[in-house]
Amino acid sequence: MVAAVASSSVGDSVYGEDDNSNSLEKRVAQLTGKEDAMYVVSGTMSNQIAIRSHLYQPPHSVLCDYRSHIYTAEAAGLAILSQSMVTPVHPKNSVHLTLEDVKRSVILGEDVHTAPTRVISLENTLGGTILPIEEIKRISEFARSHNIKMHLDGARLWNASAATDISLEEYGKYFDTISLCLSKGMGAPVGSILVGPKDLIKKARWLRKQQGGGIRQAGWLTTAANIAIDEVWPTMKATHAKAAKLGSDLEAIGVHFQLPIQTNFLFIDSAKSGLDLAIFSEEAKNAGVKVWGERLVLHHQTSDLAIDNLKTAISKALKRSHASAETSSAPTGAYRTRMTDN
Ligand SMILES: Cc1ncc(COP(=O)(O)O)c(C=O)c1O
Ligand SMILES: C[C@H](O)[C@H](N)C(=O)O
Repeated sequence: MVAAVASSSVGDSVYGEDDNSNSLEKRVAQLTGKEDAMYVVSGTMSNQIAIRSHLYQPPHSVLCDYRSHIYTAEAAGLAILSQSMVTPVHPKNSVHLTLEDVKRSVILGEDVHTAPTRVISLENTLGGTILPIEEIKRISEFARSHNIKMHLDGARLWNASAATDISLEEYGKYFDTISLCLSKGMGAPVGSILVGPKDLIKKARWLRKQQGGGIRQAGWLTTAANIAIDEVWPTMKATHAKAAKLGSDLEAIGVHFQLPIQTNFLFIDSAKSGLDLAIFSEEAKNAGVKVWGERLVLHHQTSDLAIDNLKTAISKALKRSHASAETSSAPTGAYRTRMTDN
């Protein structure tokens, strides 16, 4: 990736003159079956511009899962940039939203007391769990029958596709816009890509420039992103298998999890496991493993040694936690490190 960057195109991508950037955008638009695409420096910018591009005159609202990144970790962007209310929905099954959850909370009609739902924003994967395509289809059909736009925060949609063998194009059928991260588990140093209809992406480019997101020589970044799609995406199945194996090994020593392990995330249930997170964090540090509260994330460069060190750290932490009186509460962190209410 680094070597390839050295021979990147150096056109001005604000004026659409950078070959590498244009080819990345064209490629991801084709992969998702959308008319156009726009490279942006972050998933937050991608989500916020997507939703702002869908919205016009307030009062309006966005319906999403209460754990969604757009609601919990984008610094109130929906309220500030889109003047939008949010309807955060708690899935009854504690894992993923269903059409019944949506119908329970969606705001329809023109009652002057309300902020009608104009966008339903889903997240796949969310906390590493996969949103079932059947549910996506049901929610999308409902949304479209009520002229509500569908956005997908697909920061980790690459993982969902790798785990289900469902193509990005198939997922794309049910959304008006999708934001996909090229950083994170895809391993590119920077960036995300927003896909959608031509006219919406044209508006999105305008908002990107307005927010100072226009990038001059973006070729270096988009070359790395293209390589991430070529070389890292195909490794995700192996990473998921490592996460599943780690999960069963940890269950064997008494660790419980908040959510099913379906891709590269493991969310420990520290209370149920009797794991003191302060002790765990200390043991993980001693073992040279980076963890964040109850959340464990694997990627294509997570070595077997790192996994062994993590298991040693958890085993030691469990023993010390069970021996000590109090267990500390889970750290709150910027993003929900607890994915369930209980
Ligand atoms: C689901 C999800 N969406 C969006 C984002 C935002 O991406 P970025 O950090 O690049 O702004 C993140 C985290 O980074 C995320 O986990
Ligand atoms: C929370 C932070 O923004 C990042 N999305 C993460 O999942 O770590």
